Amino acid sequence: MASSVVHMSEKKKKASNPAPARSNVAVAIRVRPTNDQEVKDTIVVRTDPVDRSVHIRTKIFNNFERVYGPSSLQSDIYRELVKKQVEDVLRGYNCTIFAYGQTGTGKTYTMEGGEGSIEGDWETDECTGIIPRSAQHIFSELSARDGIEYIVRLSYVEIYNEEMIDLLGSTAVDEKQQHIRLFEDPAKKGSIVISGAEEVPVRCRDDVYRLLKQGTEKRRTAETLMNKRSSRSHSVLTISVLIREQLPTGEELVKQGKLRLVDLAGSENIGRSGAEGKRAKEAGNINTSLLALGRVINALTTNGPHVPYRESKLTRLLQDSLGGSSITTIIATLSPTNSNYEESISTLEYAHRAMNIKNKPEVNENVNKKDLFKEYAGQMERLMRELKAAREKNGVYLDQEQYDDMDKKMETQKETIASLEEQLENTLELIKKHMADISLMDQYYGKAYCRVRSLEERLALRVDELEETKLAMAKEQHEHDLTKRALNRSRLHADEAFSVATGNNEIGWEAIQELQRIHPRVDCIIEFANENKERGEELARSIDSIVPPMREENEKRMKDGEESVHKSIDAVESLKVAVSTEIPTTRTSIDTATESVESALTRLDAIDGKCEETIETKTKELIELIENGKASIEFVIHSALTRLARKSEEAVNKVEEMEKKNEEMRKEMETLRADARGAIESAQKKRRENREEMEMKKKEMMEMMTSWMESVSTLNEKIESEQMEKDEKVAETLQTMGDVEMGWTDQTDEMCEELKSVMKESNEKTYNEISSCIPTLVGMVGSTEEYGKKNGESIDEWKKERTIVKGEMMEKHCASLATVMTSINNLTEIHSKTREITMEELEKINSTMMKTKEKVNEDMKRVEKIVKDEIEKMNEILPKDEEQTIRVLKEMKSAPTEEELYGEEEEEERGEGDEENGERDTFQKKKQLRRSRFRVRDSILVAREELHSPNKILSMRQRVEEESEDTSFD
Ligand SMILES: Nc1ncnc2c1ncn2[C@@H]1O[C@H](COP(=O)(O)OP(=O)(O)OP(=O)(O)O)[C@@H](O)[C@H]1O
Repeated sequence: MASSVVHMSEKKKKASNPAPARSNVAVAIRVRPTNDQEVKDTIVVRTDPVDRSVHIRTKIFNNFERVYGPSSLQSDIYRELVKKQVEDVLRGYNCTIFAYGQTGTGKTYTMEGGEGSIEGDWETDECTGIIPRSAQHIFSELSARDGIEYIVRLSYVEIYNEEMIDLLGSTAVDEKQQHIRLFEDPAKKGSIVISGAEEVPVRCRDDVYRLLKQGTEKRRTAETLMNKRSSRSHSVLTISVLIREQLPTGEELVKQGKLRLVDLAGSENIGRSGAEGKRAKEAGNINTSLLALGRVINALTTNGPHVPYRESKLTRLLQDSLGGSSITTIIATLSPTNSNYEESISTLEYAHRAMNIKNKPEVNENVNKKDLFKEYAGQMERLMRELKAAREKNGVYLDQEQYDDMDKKMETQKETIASLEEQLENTLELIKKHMADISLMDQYYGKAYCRVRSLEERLALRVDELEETKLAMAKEQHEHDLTKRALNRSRLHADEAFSVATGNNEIGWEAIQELQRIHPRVDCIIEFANENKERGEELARSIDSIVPPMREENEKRMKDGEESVHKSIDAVESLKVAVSTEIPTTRTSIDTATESVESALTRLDAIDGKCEETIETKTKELIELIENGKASIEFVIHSALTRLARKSEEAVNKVEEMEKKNEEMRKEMETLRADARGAIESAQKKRRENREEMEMKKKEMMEMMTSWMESVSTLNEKIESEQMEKDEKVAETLQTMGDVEMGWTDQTDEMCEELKSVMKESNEKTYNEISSCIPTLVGMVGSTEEYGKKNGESIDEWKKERTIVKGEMMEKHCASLATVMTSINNLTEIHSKTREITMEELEKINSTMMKTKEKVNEDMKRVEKIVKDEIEKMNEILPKDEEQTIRVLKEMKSAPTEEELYGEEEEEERGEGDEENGERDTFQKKKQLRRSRFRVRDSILVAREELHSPNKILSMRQRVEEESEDTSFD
């Protein structure tokens, strides 16, 4: 195998090839297996290789070129996705394969392979990735072909923080010096050339591996939370293959293909990847370029008017691969787990959109010697024509087409310059306006800031005051609670004293009621005695009414029957005798009974009268005393309670007043706070908006400036390259003319020189036009700086003002602090005064209570004494009465019983006609009399017993004493 550098020009010819067919970008999905961190996570991604779809939770993405699950093999991916493209490269196509996906999903694994794997065989080794495999594949293919000459070159660059760095450049050289540029291949529109990166010729796969290793070591990686060795840059490895082969016709065919293998940095969520500081900036840049890539894909798939390739280095580099003449394959990598769901969805959406990008693959033209000579001859002919025309017209000949072209170009350039100038003016105007706005807003902001500061300070003051007032309130509340408790206690004592007095009253009432209960019994006794008396009188009257008719009847009988009279005279006489003896006895006994009853009654009356009198007077006295005591206690309690209620009301009122004040203060504070918050928020919002607007304007400006600069540099480049081309052409023509016709005249040289100078002139003119724009640009930059300076000055002024306002605020703050202190002192004074008054009142109440207690004690003693005296008096009276009563009762008892009095007579008289009824009546009356006697005796005994029991009064006194002891204050 022999490889040699091809020394021929690589000009290409389009006209000979048919229009290329459009083909979509091929998109494949690869899901990696779960890693150690995801063991417990749920698998949510499922692949269906037959259906070429990916199922993620409930969503389905389909129609992908290929779909690979976690168990997919590196060799399968290479065979199905890359092999054909490598073959296309060898046919002269440009092919791009890039891996896109969330960080840690296997992009590097897919592109480069597992660690230490690149040595294996590309068809069988399982770990080897796409890059080493394709290198090996290319060399094995090339070495297998006969009759060809080829050269393989390798370039390896990385895009890190929007800078391009050559990974194959010498490490001794400073990285900054290695920065390389991208520009469009003037020979092939849309094709981007990397300038400044080393293109190292490689002879075998081992060379590739060595360089790959060297580049990979240089590439920036870092540990993130999601990948221990995360790529922090996009890497682009370009393998260019140039093949020269001899056709059977004897013609020489030159083919040039490029394989671009791109390993993108991971699309990542900065928060989740744990990126901080430098890493966050890296992540920001990575995401910026990926976003730009997204925008390019969007514009390509929605037929947008402008495809923003220039937004980032990555998109500029991939310009030819996305929507250009390359054959492109995207491998989107995914994690299978639930925790990466959002990122997986985003990757799938990205991939799905990218599927619709249409490319126009173009083979880099095969060039043979014949065509080349034809081209040269054409060119020579044209130059000769130009020369001839120049000689004839004494000037430079340009054919109409060229002239029109140049004119058009000039026009467009002029237009571009005019529009750029206009844009610049507009931008300057805008900047001025914005600077004015900014300064105005700064003023507002300064004021708002001052106000916010003052409000904040006032708020802080109010908060302090509130805290202090709260403390004072708490103390007051505590005092108030203590007073309230003391008042409640005294109220309780007063209530107890009142209830004791009420109890005493009740006891007095009970005694009165007891006495009143005795009264009816005594009345009963009197009634019975009266009844007895009446019955005795009735008996006497009935005897009087019975005896005369009997006498009359006897006399009548004596008169009517002398015989029977005489017979009965003895009996009558004896009866008369008997009757006359019996009647007086009965009468005496009745009289005696009546007398004794009467005397008992009189005595009872006397006792009763006395009792009643004494009870009445004593009860009256007692009631009076109790009433007096009760009234005085009630009065004292009432007055104490009223005073206490008044004081507590006053205290409550004061507390309420303070609470009201506090509430008002609190409300004021709330409003102030809300005002302050609102002001702060609006100020912050304004500030944010200003800043954002500023940023946007700045960005816009910068972008405009950059695009302006870029267009200027492109213009420059274009003009330069055109000039170069023309120079080259002129030189070549001269050379060819020298070769062909040997000895051209000096005139021709002069003409050539003239041509050169004309071209130079036009070039200079264009240069001048461009450089005339530069002062405006410099002025713009200067004015921006000036505005910046002014802004700085106004900020300084504002700072000074802020310091002054701050001083004023401090003074105000001190003044309000002093006011608060005075109000606190006043409050403390009021509080101590209230406390003194309350204490005085309490002392007064205490002494009144003591006096009341003493008075109650005295009253109780007096009552007790009176009751005792009464008991003694009663005791004195009662034994006598009792004796008399017992005697009367004994007399009553000793009075003849029913049987004693009427037992015999009953037998005799019951059978005797008219007398029978009268005797029965007498018997009944006697019975009633006896019963009433017993009742009188019982009630007298009960009354005596009750009058003899002083325990109730004693217990009453004891209770009063005990309760009055409790009423004393602590
Ligand atoms: N298909 C796979 N089979 C086995 N292991 C894999 C597979 N894909 C990825 N891995 C492993 O997962 C880890 C992360 O992969 P890799 O570094 O390729 O991710 P990445 O997408 O390049 O991440 P970053 O964007 O952060 O550079 C590596 O240890 C790699 O070996």
